[in-house]
Order: sequence, then C-alpha cells, then structure tokens
Amino acid sequence: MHIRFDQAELRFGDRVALSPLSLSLVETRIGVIGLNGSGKTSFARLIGGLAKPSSGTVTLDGLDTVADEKAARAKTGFIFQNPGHQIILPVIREDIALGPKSRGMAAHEVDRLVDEVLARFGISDLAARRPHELSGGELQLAALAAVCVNRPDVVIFDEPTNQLDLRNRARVKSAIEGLGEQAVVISHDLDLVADFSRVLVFHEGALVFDGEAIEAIARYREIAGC
Ligand SMILES: Nc1ncnc2c1ncn2[C@@H]1O[C@H](COP(=O)(O)OP(=O)(O)OP(=O)(O)O)[C@@H](O)[C@H]1O
Repeated sequence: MHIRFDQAELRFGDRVALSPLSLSLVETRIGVIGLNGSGKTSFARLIGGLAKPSSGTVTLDGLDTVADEKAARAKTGFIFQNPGHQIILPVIREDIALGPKSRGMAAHEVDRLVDEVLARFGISDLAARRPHELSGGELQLAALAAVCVNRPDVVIFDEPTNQLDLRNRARVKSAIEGLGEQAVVISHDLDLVADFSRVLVFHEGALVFDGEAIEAIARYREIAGC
C-alpha cells in the first residue's frame, strides 16, 4: 500500500507532537524508532486514522484519512501498546468474529474465517479462553488475529514486544515476519526492526533519519548518547 504524508502535522494546543512531515511509504516492513515522546505513536495514529492531522494530509492508496475516513480506516489494523484493551468480548473466538459478523457475513463463513486466522497465528488452542487468562504474547497474537481477520492492507504495531519474555518476543517477531500484509512497527526493541527494509528515526517530533536499519539504529544510538 502507498502511505503518503503531505505536510501532515499533529499539534495539541501549543504542543507539537509531530512537525509537518512529507513522505511516501511503500515498503512491506517499516520500523519506527526514537526516544520516548519523540512522536512515534503520533505518526502511527495518523496512518491509522486514530488522529486527524492538524494541518496537511495523510492518504492511503489515495484515500484521505479524514475526507475518506471510513474507506481509509478499513485499510488499516492497529495493535495498541496494551492489546488486552482492544479485546472487548469475553471470549477470544467471539472477539475475532466481531469484525466479520458486523459486516453481515453468514455464520458458517465467519466460523471458517475465525478458524483460519487462529490457525495462521498458531493460537487455535486459545479460541475458548478469556483475555485475562492470556499471557502478554498470547494477547498480542489474539489482537493480531482479530485485526487480520478484517483483511487490512497495513498492520500498525505500537511496541509489540514491550514487556514480553524472550520466548514470547520470538513468537511475536516471527508472526510479524510471516505477515503477508504491510507492517509499520514502532519499537524500542531494536532487534525487531533490524532486518526491515526501511526504518524511520523520530526525535522531538521530527523525522531525523529515514533509510536502512543499520544506519537508523546507529543514528538512534547517537541521539540517545549510548
Ligand atoms: N493527547 C495528547 N495531548 C497532549 N500531548 C500529547 C498527546 N499525545 C501525545 N502528546 C505529546 O506529543 C509528543 C509525542 O508523543 P508520542 O506519544 O507520539 O511519542 P512516542 O514517541 O510514541 O513516545 P513513547 O515511546 O513514550 O510511546 C509527546 O511530547 C507527548 O507528550
């Protein structure tokens, strides 16, 4: 998908969360790194249509995230920092079924799709479980299944390996690697983006580097002073 920022800016009163930014993204794996408060989530929320630019535009395959809000939103899936908050129904299977059901799909087709996506992320055994019974890694995968069942063109992850142990981190990393969809991944876990074709570095609300992962990570280390 073609994600395009055209002088898009995000402000909260006098506070600038993201300075005017113009760029085009077509790569399948895009990493976003930077210090806390540097503007990464603001950037991601603009892509996902969860924030409206204070000025400028953001388009997804030519659809404006404000003027064509519904169609643009349908192209994106967002996995929040705390995926437990986005699982709203009491049982995982029901939660994953919510999107297809709300589009009026027949019950047997919904069942088939849900089974397929559970198997795809290796979590068929979690179908009947409740969100509070799942580990952080399992919650990430369940949220990812609930997003991917809606067939987005791009999946946006906000720190998907935050607070995960090594095993769960590896599980989430491999799920992201295996995605057919385009992925935009915000991460403080530099290993996660080390193989990505394009990595953006934000600092104080501005994009300060855009390019190869290895150079992006070096630039980030320089900014962090370590
Ligand atoms: N709703 C809001 N109201 C006011 N200021 C905000 C709001 N959301 C973000 N900001 C400010 O915008 C700036 C960028 O925040 P953002 O969440 O995009 O950073 P981040 O790089 O994702 O940080 P982190 O790594 O801590 O998640 C910060 O100074 C933050 O305080």
